[in-house]
Amino acid sequence: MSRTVVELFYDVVSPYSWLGFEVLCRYQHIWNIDLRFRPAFLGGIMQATGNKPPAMLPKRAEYLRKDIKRMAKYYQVPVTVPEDVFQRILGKNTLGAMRFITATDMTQPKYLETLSREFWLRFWSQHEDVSEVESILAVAEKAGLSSELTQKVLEMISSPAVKNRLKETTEEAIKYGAFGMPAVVAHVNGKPHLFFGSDRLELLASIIGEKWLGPVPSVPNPKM
Ligand SMILES: N[C@@H](CCC(=O)N[C@@H](CS)C(=O)NCC(=O)O)C(=O)O
Repeated sequence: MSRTVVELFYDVVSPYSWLGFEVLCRYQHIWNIDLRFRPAFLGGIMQATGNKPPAMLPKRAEYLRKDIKRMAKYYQVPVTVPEDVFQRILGKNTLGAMRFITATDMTQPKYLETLSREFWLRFWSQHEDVSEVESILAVAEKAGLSSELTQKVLEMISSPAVKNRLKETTEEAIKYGAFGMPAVVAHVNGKPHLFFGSDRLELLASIIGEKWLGPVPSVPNPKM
């Protein structure tokens, strides 16, 4: 049976995208899916759809802090939430990081998974900057990119090819109906199905005819 294509549109500014990313990374070895990472720009999606970061509503910000903390524990992803988290995020821009990830995808896609995870670890676990060049270099090194590759990718990030690719991916997510992230698109019988949120993967499983084994599935033992 051919594998179901599942696209994950994400931005490393989004903690919920990290949760969804890790769960799908686990399931890509269990479900009959072809998981495709689609680095995109959340700021562009917000702007195009007229949406706003949910934490701009103070009561929701208060809730989100607790929600992310509980989800991190339940999903076993080391997202941690500092007190000033949303002021910090609202003033930060991940465009450079997302261009770096995009350029890596265009050059050496095998690093995409590790590189994205390292950006999230730095931003959402260690609460360190990801917008300065030195920060991006530190992340690239952690992800195992050679200094030659890092240099090459850095030189690419201001090129029209990379800017356009990130823009096109963002537009594609919007075309599927995305208004936030993570945006997960499953292609079933030639039809795209959009899911919003790391908390909709159980529903995704049901639509693609796979079994949901919770956010931390153990790989089934083939001998049993
Ligand atoms: N319930 C969702 C929440 C996802 C979420 O709030 N994502 C943020 C970015 S981190 C977003 O894009 N929100 C847009 C919105 O809520 O309209 C989940 O568990 O993943």
